[in-house]
Amino acid sequence: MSQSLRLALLQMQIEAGNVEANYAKLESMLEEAASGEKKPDVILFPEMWNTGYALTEIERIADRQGERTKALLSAFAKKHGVHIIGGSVAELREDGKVYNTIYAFDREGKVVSDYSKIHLFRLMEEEKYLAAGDKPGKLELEGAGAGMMICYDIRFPELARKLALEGAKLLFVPAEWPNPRLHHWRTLLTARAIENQMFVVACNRTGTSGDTSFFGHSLVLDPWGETIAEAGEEETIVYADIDLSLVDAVRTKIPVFEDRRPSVYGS
Ligand SMILES: O=C(O)CCC(=O)C(=O)O
Repeated sequence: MSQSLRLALLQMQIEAGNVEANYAKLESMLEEAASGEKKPDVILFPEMWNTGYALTEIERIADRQGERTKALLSAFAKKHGVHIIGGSVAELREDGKVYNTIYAFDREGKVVSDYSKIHLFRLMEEEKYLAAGDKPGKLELEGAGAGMMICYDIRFPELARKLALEGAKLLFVPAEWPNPRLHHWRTLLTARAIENQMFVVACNRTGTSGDTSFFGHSLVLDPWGETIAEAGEEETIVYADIDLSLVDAVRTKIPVFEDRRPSVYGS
């Protein structure tokens, strides 16, 4: 039985530190995605879309308890009857720390899951300004298991494997993945799709921030690792139709999960 979903990935430019511009940009791209002819079932956007990597001022500009983000995205999801994997936002919690957090909403606008980035990227000094999450990101989407990881997390295959073992058939990945590592981006995402035999839906930002430029190339991969959709470098909305029943077909044809030998190499 087919289980079709139409995805929309908002590959947006983000202005570091300009929170108002980023909310305005997101709202206009959301409206465009939901009001066009290709009505999506799920919308995903990039990592830290509310603030960008304005890390030195992150405590001041992060969303307090995610209130503004949750109000906006919940109302939007409900109005348009669409699932939202809310990219990620800089979120200031009551413990005074800033987390890099995804909120996921169902078609009624309810927050059904959240995930805070586990692996902080030291090359961009994230560990100096952000606190790390400590639980994997999981949700149910139209009856299917799904996982969430953020950007640098995709370098850790054990996390994607854990999500797959716990039922994920698709993996959502918001990112701010910069030049020059397009080869790593494509290769790591493709490996996560092939080894776990699941869909990988990855939304990167585009544009520049100081000296850093971002290449976009948001990507939707099927459980064979084949590309269903891939953006260029421009700001755009990427649409992709997927059929989740392909996951079971691939796992039956090459039964990787039955052939695993965790007694030899651990989980
Ligand atoms: O791992 C990489 O090369 C990029 C990761 C990154 O930019 C991030 O996690 O923000």
